[in-house]
Amino acid sequence: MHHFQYKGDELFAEEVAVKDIVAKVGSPVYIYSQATLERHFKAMDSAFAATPHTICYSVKANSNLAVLKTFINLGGGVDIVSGGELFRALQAGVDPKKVVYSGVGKRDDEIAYALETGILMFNVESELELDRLNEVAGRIGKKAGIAIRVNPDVDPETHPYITTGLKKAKFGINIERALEQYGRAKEMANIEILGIDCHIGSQLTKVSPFVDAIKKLKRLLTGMQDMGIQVKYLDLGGGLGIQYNDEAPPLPADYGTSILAETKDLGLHLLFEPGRNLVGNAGILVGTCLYTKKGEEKNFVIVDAGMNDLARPALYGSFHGVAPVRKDQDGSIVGDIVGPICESGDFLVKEREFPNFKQGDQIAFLSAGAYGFTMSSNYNSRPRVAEVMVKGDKFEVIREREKVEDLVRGESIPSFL
Ligand SMILES: Cc1ncc(COP(=O)(O)O)c(C=O)c1O
Ligand SMILES: N[C@@H](CCCC[NH3+])C(=O)O
Repeated sequence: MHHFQYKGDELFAEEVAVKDIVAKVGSPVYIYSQATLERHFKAMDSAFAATPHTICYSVKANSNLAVLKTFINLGGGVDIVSGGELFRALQAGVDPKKVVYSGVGKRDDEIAYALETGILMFNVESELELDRLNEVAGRIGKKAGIAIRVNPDVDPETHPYITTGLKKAKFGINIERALEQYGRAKEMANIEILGIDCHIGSQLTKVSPFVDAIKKLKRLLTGMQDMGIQVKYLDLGGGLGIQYNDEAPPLPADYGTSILAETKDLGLHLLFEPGRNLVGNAGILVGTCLYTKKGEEKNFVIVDAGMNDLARPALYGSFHGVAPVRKDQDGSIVGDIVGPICESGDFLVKEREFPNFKQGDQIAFLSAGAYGFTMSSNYNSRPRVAEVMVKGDKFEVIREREKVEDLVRGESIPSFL
């Protein structure tokens, strides 16, 4: 929790009482702590202080401009997966030379936009993508800097939906095929080979899969050197996990030590693409209890936040801690905390013990800073909620709550109806 702590019975975000934010901005609301964002970035950055490196924050985890700006101010770059994310990062003032572009489905227009912008490199995920890059770059008279995203076939031992570095995954190019693709890239007129990249999965709670992947990449590097291909960058992706419940992921410093031990003699500039590790525990989602209900077999607490606001429990069965904004409940109950959405999968908490919440109680769902707002939707025609940044004793709305009118913006009823 750290910057989300109780003072007496009241939950605070840094120096601001959470209830004061809700009173001003409404419920539900995402609340982020600037101090936590900065602490997490600095922990990751200093873990690699001994070697040239850039922390390219993975925008998908939380793409609010204020979050991006926080990391950019600390010297960070970004990892993007779409033209939209590039636009956001540029709005926030990123140095294009600190942008890496991952993703299996880059479109021509997105490639052209990134080339015009002058990003550092594309992490190439397939043979055909390499051809597209060469072609689009030639058409607009630019050179595309690339790394091949290598799939090292390492099991990150995490949730199957967020495992990316196994042979069966759609991501990257299998390590046995990588040399062949580097060979093709070397012959392409509009491609400049800059690096090697891999990202094996998300929410890793051990260092060993990262180390196993690096060992495989080092063998590939040797093969590339034999072909006369030198690179400058080694992009090791993101994936370092956080504590949601009882996980004990390595600290950034330990992750750094293990990685530096493997990479220190390579003479390469390291790139990292952390997402969750920087923002996950820097944010909470606060909702309000609308109703309590005793089902036939279960207790339900029905809140005004649902799977459209925080999709992770519904999508992955993932755990988010629960904390009353004011601790004045009598005892605890076992049950589900559910949202208003018309889906049985719409739960934020499933079969757990939590305080005996009553109507009107505000409830914080913890560790919601990563893949929270960014995965939210308008399902059930629910406007997306506001986001707030806290810094010391100040807070500001960094994204306004959508209005119902926003929900139909751009829609029209055709004249033939
Ligand atoms: C290519 C790439 N880089 C970085 C990340 C960020 O991952 P994480 O939030 O686990 O650090 C992801 C998501 O897993 C990704 O797909
Ligand atoms: N959305 C996932 C992480 C996806 C990682 C994306 N590469 C989560 O909420 O845990």
